[in-house]
Amino acid sequence: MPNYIRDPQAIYAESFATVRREAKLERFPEDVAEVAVRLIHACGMVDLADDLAFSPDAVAAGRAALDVGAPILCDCEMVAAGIIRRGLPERCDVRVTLNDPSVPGLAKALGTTRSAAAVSLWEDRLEGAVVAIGNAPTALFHLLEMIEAGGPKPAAILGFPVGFVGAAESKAALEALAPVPFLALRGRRGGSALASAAVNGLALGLRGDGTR
Ligand SMILES: C/C1=C2N=C(/C=C3N=C(/C(C)=C4\N[C@@](C)([C@@H]5N=C1[C@](C)(CCC(=O)O)[C@H]5CC(=O)O)[C@@](C)(CC(=O)O)[C@@H]4CCC(=O)O)[C@@](C)(CC(=O)O)[C@@H]\3CCC(=O)O)C(C)(C)[C@@H]/2CCC(=O)O
Repeated sequence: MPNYIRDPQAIYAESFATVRREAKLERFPEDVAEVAVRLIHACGMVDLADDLAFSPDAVAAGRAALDVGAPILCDCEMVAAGIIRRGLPERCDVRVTLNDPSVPGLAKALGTTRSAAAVSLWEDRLEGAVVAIGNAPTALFHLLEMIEAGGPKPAAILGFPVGFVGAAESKAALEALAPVPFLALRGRRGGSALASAAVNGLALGLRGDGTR
């Protein structure tokens, strides 16, 4: 067996240092660079930095929201599962409405996916929240529609839908409309692990897994 690193903090440190060495991070403000490092760390693709769209105040806005205990609204359970809870301020609630019993009926009535219908249930918690979308393009499209229609506005949107149908388009719409501070990965790439990593980047910066 090769000799391998066993200390978790040393693994994080080595990994983050490698990303810093290999990725092109110069165009980012330092706080956005921290989140970019965590995103690359989560997927192993240093060229992800080239496709990261952001508003300069996205990380500051997301962190300020978490500091006052804003809820984190996720499009699916996989995103919520990847969030390091011990890294969050105590009052931050991580919420997924996808499996609410009303969602299948609502999706049928609205003629859309369950993911998009689930976003309709965010209405009363959306103002000032942090939104993390890692799977469903239709969830991001529907969120933008709700905001455009004059609905409540989250503090920040972390846009990482993945795939071949609507992913690139939904993130392009987020970037074009920019109704609130946002981070988004242009193109087809994305995924739940990246959305979780973005939240962890807001909450922890580069403090590993939050254990002290
Ligand atoms: C069209 C959908 C896509 N799903 C993708 C990738 C993955 N999805 C997984 C799982 C387990 C779930 N996906 C659903 C959200 C489900 N996926 C869809 C929908 C049909 C529509 C979403 C959309 O287009 O906006 C969606 C169902 C819906 O009605 O909204 C999920 C709810 C399905 C289910 O439970 O039956 C479920 C969410 C589970 C959770 O709560 O966490 C995968 C794990 C599937 C797999 O690979 O086996 C995977 C995870 C990817 C990730 O990193 O998140 C795509 C690629 C996003 C695809 C949309 C685009 C495309 O090109 O087809």
